[in-house]
Amino acid sequence: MRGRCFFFYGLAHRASVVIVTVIITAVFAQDLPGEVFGARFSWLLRSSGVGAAAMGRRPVVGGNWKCNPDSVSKLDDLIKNINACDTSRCDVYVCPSTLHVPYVVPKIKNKALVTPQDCNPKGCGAFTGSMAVAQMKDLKMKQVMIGHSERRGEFGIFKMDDDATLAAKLKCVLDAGMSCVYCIGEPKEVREKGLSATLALMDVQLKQVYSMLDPAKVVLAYEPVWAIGTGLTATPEDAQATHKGIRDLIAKNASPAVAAAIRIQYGGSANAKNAPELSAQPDIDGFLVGGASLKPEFVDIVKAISDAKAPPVRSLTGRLAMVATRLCCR
Ligand SMILES: O=C(CO)COP(=O)(O)O
Repeated sequence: MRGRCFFFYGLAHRASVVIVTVIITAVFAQDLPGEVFGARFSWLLRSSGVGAAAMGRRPVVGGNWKCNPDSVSKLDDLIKNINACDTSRCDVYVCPSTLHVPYVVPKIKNKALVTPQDCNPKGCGAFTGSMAVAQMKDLKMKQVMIGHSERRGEFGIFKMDDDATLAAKLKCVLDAGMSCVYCIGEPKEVREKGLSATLALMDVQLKQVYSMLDPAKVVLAYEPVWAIGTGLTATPEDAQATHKGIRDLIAKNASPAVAAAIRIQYGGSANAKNAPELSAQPDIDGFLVGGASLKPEFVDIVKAISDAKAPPVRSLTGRLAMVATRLCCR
C-alpha cells in the first residue's frame, strides 16, 4: 500500500478514530461537565494519533553507510539488517558507498531503495570521478541522496558541494524521473546562536531548491552537523522546533500544500534508543541513520517510526480504515 493509498489510509484512519472517539466519549462521558468532557475528548484524539501532523506522510528511514565497510566480504551482514526491515509501513533506503552499489542492488529483497550518496549535475560524459543518474537508472536505481554535510565541507574533507551545485544536481535528478534525498543542516557555531540563526541558514540552504520540492519526489534530511557521529542527538523538542521551522519556511517559499506533504527526516546520532521519542514529534517523518545503520538495531529504528506514525492494523479504527482503503483503492 503506497503513495496515494497510504495517504487515503491516513485520512480514513483518522476519520475512523474521530467517529469511534465521538461514540466512546458520548457513551462514557455524557454526564461530565463541559470542560472535562472537552478535555477527555481531546485526550482521546491525541492519544489516538489524530493530533499528529504526520497526516498522510509515510515514514521514511535511510541507512547511510558512508564510506563503509572496508571489505565486500562484510556487505552481506549489513544487507541482512536492511532486508530485516518491515517496509510495509515505512519507506526504507540504503546508501552504500559507490564501489559497493552494484553488489547491493540485486541483494535487497524488501523494496528498500538503494540510494547512491551523490551524483553529478550533468550526466554521462567527460566527468572524471563522478556518477551520472543515467548510470543509476540503468542499474535499476530510483533514488539518489545529495547534499550531505560531509560533502559540503563540514568534516575536514574539502568542500565538494555547495547550494548552487546541489540545486543543479537536484534538477538533474528530477529531470531524470528519479527521486532525491536532499540533506541540509547547520554547524555547531550556528546552532549556538539559537533557532532563528539555524532557520536562517536552512533558508539559505533551501533557497535555490524551494521550487523543486515535489513531495512525491523529494525527501528532506535535516541533519545538524554537530549531532553527526558525535553521540549528541538534538533533543526531541529542539528537533521538532527545527523541523516545524523548516516546514514553515517551505510553506512560505513553496506552498502550504508542499509543506504539509513533504517528508523531513532527522539525522544525527539517531539510534534504537532515541528513535521512539523523536518519532513521537509531529514534524519528524523519519530518520537518516549513519552509525546505527551498520548495526542490527537499524530494524528497531524503522519499527519505532512505523509504530509512531503508522500503527499496525490491529485496532478497530485501523481495520475500518483498511476496509475503506481497500474499497477505494481497488
Ligand atoms: O550523517 C548521518 C547520516 O547521514 C548521521 O550519522 P550518525 O547517525 O552516525 O550520527
